[in-house]
Amino acid sequence: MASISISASFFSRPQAQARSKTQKPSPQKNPNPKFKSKKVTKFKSFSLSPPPSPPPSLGAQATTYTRLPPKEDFDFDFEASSSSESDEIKLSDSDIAKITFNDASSEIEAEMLNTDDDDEVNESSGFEDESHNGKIADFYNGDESLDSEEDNEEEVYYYDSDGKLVNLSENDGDDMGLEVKEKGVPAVMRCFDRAKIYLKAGDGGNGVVAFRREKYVPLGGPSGGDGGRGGNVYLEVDGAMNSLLPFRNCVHFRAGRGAHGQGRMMCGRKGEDVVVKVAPGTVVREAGSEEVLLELLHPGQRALLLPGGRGGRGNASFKSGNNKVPKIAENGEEGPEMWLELELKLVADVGIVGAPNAGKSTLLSVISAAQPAIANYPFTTLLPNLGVISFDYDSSMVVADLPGLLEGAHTGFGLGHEFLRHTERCSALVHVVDGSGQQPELEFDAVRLELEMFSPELAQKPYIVAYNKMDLPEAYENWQSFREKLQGRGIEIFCMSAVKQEGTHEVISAAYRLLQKNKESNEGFEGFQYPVDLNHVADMVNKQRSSSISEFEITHDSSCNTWHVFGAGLQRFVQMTNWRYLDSEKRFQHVLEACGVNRSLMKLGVKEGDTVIVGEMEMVWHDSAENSGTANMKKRSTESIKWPQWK
Ligand SMILES: Nc1nc2c(ncn2[C@@H]2O[C@H](COP(=O)(O)OP(=O)(O)OP(=O)(O)O)[C@@H](O)[C@H]2O)c(=O)[nH]1
Ligand SMILES: [Mg+2]
Repeated sequence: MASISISASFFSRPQAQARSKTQKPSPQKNPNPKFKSKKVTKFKSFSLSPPPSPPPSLGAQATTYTRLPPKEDFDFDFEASSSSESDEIKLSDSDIAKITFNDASSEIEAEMLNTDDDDEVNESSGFEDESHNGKIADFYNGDESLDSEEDNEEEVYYYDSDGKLVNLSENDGDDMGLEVKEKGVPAVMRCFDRAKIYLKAGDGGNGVVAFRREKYVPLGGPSGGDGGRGGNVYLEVDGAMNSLLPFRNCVHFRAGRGAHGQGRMMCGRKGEDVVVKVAPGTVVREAGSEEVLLELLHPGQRALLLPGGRGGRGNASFKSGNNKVPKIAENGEEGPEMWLELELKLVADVGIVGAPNAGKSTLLSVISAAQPAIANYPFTTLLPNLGVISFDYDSSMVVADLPGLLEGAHTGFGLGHEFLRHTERCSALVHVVDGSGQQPELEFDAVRLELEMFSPELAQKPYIVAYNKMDLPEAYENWQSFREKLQGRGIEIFCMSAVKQEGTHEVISAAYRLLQKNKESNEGFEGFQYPVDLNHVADMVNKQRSSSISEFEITHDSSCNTWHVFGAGLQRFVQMTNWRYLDSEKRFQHVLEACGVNRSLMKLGVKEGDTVIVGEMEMVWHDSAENSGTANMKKRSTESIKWPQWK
């Protein structure tokens, strides 16, 4: 049995290598899509070989980009790995896996050693791993259930016939050996701003048939109570939420059903309501539809989405002058259900965009009370941060710090669409450029290009450029030429040092002016008005419920002599009819006669023995009352009874 141990290097490009050495090892920053969250946790907890010593000197502390980081940086270089003579491939400085192959039996065993001593790894790698205490470490260690199913899959690697390292768990037998599928960033780096949820309002409780039996009360009469109403489903804006992350684990929401009625005229209890909390700025659509149902912007807003089903009536409700002993009760009405697609769009006036590590979060932190994570590595910001800037008591604006842009973001690579959407709502943009980069102009153009390719509308938003890191000599030197070039293109440009808080006020004042100008020019413009009435979905459901039973359509299937009667009102009527009671059938016949179904069927040529389907009820047509079988579509001896109105 041959067994080899391997380790692999995440970064194959020189730029990436440099970055990996100068920066803290952070599992969530691991850009290799192969190593998903759970695995990384395992990898990092053991070490088979000592980590490489840090590089002698890499100059400036900050890692800067002269252009957008190419997506290859975030791919595993399998060619390089496989061509290596060595049995060992480094996973990263501190993340090493030992994989054992059993050649003889073709069994592949991936041995993920797990030492509990994280500190030992961190010490040996020569880094202080603060990220363990941070937000992202929580994603990894604190709540593993956050990972999607696919993320929880065991990752197994093997060498294919060409000597390439292939992730077995990503290949289902057939395409084994094909190139490993490109994926975006690991699950932890995705924004949780889209969710699909299922909602169901509670069914109504059933009514009951009961009669009052009491000493000294002869002929007490019907006393069956009505069923309780089903619980409603509400959507409510929770100001404390800033993502749709909770919906990752909880997708189904069902309101309680109403309790059944009881004797002594006791009505059933109402079903429990369900309030689904969403983040401010959530746009609600019905699944599969483009039409916006609701836009929930402000904390505290509450929309009644699905009203609970009506409780069925008990026999006390059917008492009338000519039917004093009704032996009939209704079923509770079924609560409506719906799949919804939620999309979170931040409600920000100004968006801060730019390449990773440009200083966007630093800018937000110095101009507002927001405290976004700031660190000297790309993709510190994974979820957009919001900050409120107050100029004086009556003027303020909301600024969003957005995650850094990657090359290919417009095609959805990296965080791509996940966050570019957030900029759609902004009225103006502040484009932060890292002045200490080698070619700030190229970086600027690349980010603009990504924005344009993602959405031309977005690119047309008014923007200003903030040339950052002026405290660094290289930025200071490049400033003049950069300014001239951009001014030559008619772009408004400012320089600042976000860290030293110099020039930031000018930047933000200019953004505010831009915002005001934009607002003025948009005054009078009436764009799409989202429905103000937040309960309009519930109103729609109620309207459908109250549709008349006389509105129906009849289709005929001659191959099997079947007639289908379609109509929302009739369908609801059938669903609420409790067929256990004989009177229910009589009432049903009466309703079919009264609403004209029988007449229409006869007109269309229904014949003895034909099948008639109304809602979920299937019946056989009999031409005369004498021939009546299980169901007769014609009136029988029920003329004398006056049924209470259907509602
Ligand atoms: N010298 C200097 N460093 C700065 C300045 N502004 C930001 N930095 C540093 O640049 C690094 C990145 O800053 P962030 O604010 O996290 O950058 P970001 O654009 O939000 O990065 P991502 O969220 O990863 O896209 C940090 O180490 C900051 O301290 C500045 O004006 N001067
Ligand atoms: Mg940031």
